[in-house]
Amino acid sequence: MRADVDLVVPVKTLDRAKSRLRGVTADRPALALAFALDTIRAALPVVRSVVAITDDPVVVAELAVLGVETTPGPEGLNPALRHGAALLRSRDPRSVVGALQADLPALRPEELRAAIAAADGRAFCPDRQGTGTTLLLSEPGGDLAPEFGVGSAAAHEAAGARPLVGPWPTLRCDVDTAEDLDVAAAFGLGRRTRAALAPVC
Ligand SMILES: Nc1nc2c(ncn2[C@@H]2O[C@H](COP(=O)(O)OP(=O)(O)OP(=O)(O)O)[C@@H](O)[C@H]2O)c(=O)[nH]1
Ligand SMILES: C=C(OP(=O)(O)O)C(=O)O
Repeated sequence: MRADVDLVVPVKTLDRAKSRLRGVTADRPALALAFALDTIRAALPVVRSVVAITDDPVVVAELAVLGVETTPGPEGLNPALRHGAALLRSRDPRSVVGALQADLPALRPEELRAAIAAADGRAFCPDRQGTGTTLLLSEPGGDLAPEFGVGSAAAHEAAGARPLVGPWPTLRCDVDTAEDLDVAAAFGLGRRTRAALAPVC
């Protein structure tokens, strides 16, 4: 894929985020924040720009330290993504606009780079179970048209996006459950996630 890639990353308000990880840690909002920071840090060297859609002031402040743009968005994942995609499209009519989930704490930049390079037009990366979506890419100049949610892999494929399946397991490893976290840990978690999980001494 040759066009510049600009990414929208949705980050839910931390005290409501990652509800399925209740019990994994005493500070779930801190873990959700760490996931987002590790995901975005891995994406930054790969793409031209990242804009995070979030209403959370802690996320805004932490991303400002990394030099990452944030903007508030409407309630709900797909509305937030459409809002961010419209912003990016207004800046460049020919770019590839992508949506990257913010819960990929083992993501390696080289794997994201390889998946993006393999895309030829509208494409998506299924999660490791094959049912969800971790990355959605528009065709150059095209609409993002996100259909995230239960069964999003099938929805994106039915809407004409091609599945990106290749040697990028960390891109497929979104973390929704304690079991997902174990799988991500085996790949190697990002620094902020390791710190969030470490017991305080
Ligand atoms: N900006 C924004 N992001 C969202 C919203 N809902 C989900 N997200 C983000 O979308 C991505 C995928 O969401 P999920 O994997 O369902 O994460 P979650 O909603 O925090 O987790 P659960 O509470 O367990 O469903 C994550 O990056 C979330 O932060 C929303 O309403 N607004
Ligand atoms: C919203 C999605 O993710 P999750 O299953 O992680 O909530 C999705 O895969 O479309």
